[in-house]
Formats: sequence, C-alpha cells, structure tokens
Amino acid sequence: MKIAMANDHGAYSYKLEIKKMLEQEGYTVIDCGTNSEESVDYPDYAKACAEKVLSKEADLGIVLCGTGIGISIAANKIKGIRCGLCTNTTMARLTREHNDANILALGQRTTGIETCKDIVHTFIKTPFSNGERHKQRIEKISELEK
Ligand SMILES: O=C(CO)[C@H](O)[C@H](O)[C@H](O)COP(=O)(O)O
Repeated sequence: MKIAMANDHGAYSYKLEIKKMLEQEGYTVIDCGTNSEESVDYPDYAKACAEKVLSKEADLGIVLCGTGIGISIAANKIKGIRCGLCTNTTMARLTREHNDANILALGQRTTGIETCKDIVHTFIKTPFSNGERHKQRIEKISELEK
C-alpha cells in the first residue's frame, strides 16, 4: 500500500515519526513535505497530498498540522477528497467505514504520538463498509461538489 503524507511546520516531527513507522512496516510513503520547521502554509501541503490520492499514485493520504484542523479544511475543499480529522481510533474506524475517507488528518499539538500511531493503523487497515446508506450519503457529498 502507498500512503501520501504532507504536513506543515507544526507537525514536522510527527510526520517523520509516523513515516518511519510506516516504512518499517513495509508501506511505501510518498512524502509531499514540508521537510523542516520553517513556517509554511498548510493549504499548499493539503493540495500536494490530495493530488497524489486523486491521481491514484497513493492509496490513502495522511495530512498533519498543529491541530489537524487547517489542513483538513483545505483538503476537503478539493473535489474528490474526503478528509477525516481524527483524535481517537473510533473516529478513524468510522471515517473509513462510513465516510470512505481517503485522507486522514492529525494534529501534533493536540493528540499524543502513540494515539496518532494507533489512529494511523486503524485508518489504513479499516475498509469502507460498502453499506447502501453510506454510499448514498457519499454520493450526496459528491453532489455538493458540483
Ligand atoms: O491550521 C492550524 C490551526 O487549526 C494548524 O494548527 C497550523 O499548524 C497552525 O495554524 C500553524 O500556526 P503557526 O502559529 O503558524 O505555527
């Protein structure tokens, strides 16, 4: 599985730690930056990750900023992206099962690293439930993009 990752300066160290974990587990990580703690604008990195997911170069994406809020708002502006900001594993499971989220958002300043690692594992291992009611709702989200 290929996973695109992108972050702003507020989540650089979490990106490195989660990227290392995923690579050690055999996942391919496409690192869309940023790669320092120099201040940057999170929408640029949300876009970079979203492009990898939409082009299918990556199966899923993970975006990180201080809270996960800014970068998830930006990612969700991009047509075809369903980005779920998660602070626990139940949210991670349900955003895959119910929303078929294709990008996970995490916050370095708000969520502990061990929790984030558990969230990442749950997110990438949980399939969409394929439930009819969920498909219908996701179709309605797509309608909102038109
Ligand atoms: O978008 C955010 C707030 O919801 C993120 O936490 C950003 O990382 C944050 O705004 C960056 O703030 P900074 O003061 O420029 O480090």
